[in-house]
Amino acid sequence: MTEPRGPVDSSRVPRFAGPATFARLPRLDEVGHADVAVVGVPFDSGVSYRPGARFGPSAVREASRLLRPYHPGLDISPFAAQQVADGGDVACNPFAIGEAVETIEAAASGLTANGTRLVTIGGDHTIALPLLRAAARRHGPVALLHFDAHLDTWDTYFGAEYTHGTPFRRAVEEGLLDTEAVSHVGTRGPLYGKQDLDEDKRLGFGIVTSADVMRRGVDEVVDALRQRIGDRPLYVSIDIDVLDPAHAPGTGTPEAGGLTSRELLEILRGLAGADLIGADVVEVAPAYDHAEITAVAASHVAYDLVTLMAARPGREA
Ligand SMILES: N=C(N)NCCCC(=O)O
Ligand SMILES: [Zn+2]
Ligand SMILES: [Zn+2]
Repeated sequence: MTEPRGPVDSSRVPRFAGPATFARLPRLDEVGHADVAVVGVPFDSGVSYRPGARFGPSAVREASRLLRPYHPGLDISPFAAQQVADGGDVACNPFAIGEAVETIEAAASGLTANGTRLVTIGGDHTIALPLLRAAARRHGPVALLHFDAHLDTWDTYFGAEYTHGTPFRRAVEEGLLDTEAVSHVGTRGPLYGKQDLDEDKRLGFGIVTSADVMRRGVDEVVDALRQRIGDRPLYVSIDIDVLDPAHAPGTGTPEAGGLTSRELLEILRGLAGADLIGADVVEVAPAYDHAEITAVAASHVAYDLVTLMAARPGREA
């Protein structure tokens, strides 16, 4: 096997120079095959409040210029352990949500056909549904860890089935998830009614609220989550609004009382060894960001996801 091609050397070419691929990695078409591809989905036609997550992928790539190749927390050099590449953006129709959902599913299926694992940068949370469809087609029903202020298991908005508030209800209905192992982490904030929680529970979800993370602490939360996941194939979906607006102001539906970026990163690191088959980071809306706070957080979260994939190579690698 040839050595993986890593990022541009920032001691030779300043990190603020040149095109912003994720972490200054090569493009997928430059390396041919990747074990892990970071892919953008600039789609935000499913939002219920502030738009703008269509600019998330480019903002996260820009903010990722400062990432370095060694992860001390996990003692891994993720770009040396495996070939990681930037897979570019999925071009989807901003005027037709159903068509966009099909385009995203087809793109994800194509990109993963030879065993490549995806870390997808959104885009709004609508995109998790087609990504899960592609994942379940390869792996069967998957375990899900869903980091979010919101449940995203609502039924419809204005009669629409495909929105950023409904992907996980659709995913359960379609049999994409192993409902013995689906959890929300970081939920908080007002709901439409108590029935939101009842219906979510009926769908099979467990909940670790934002307040639970604060009260129980990261280690206990990680233990509980890992027990529920077991050795199932795991998909991790991270809505950046799981972070407190102080840590992620640049998002479409902010809720007070969220996780710190430190708590989120530590929970992710606690997942090392899990069979992570795919992941997304969604809902970064740069127009509401300040000083790249949100985009930097999202770039580090994506880096940790790539590193978790290096910590346990894919079954098909
Ligand atoms: N940010 C996501 N994914 N969903 C939020 C939906 C909340 C609402 O419109 O009531
Ligand atoms: Zn959310
Ligand atoms: Zn969400």
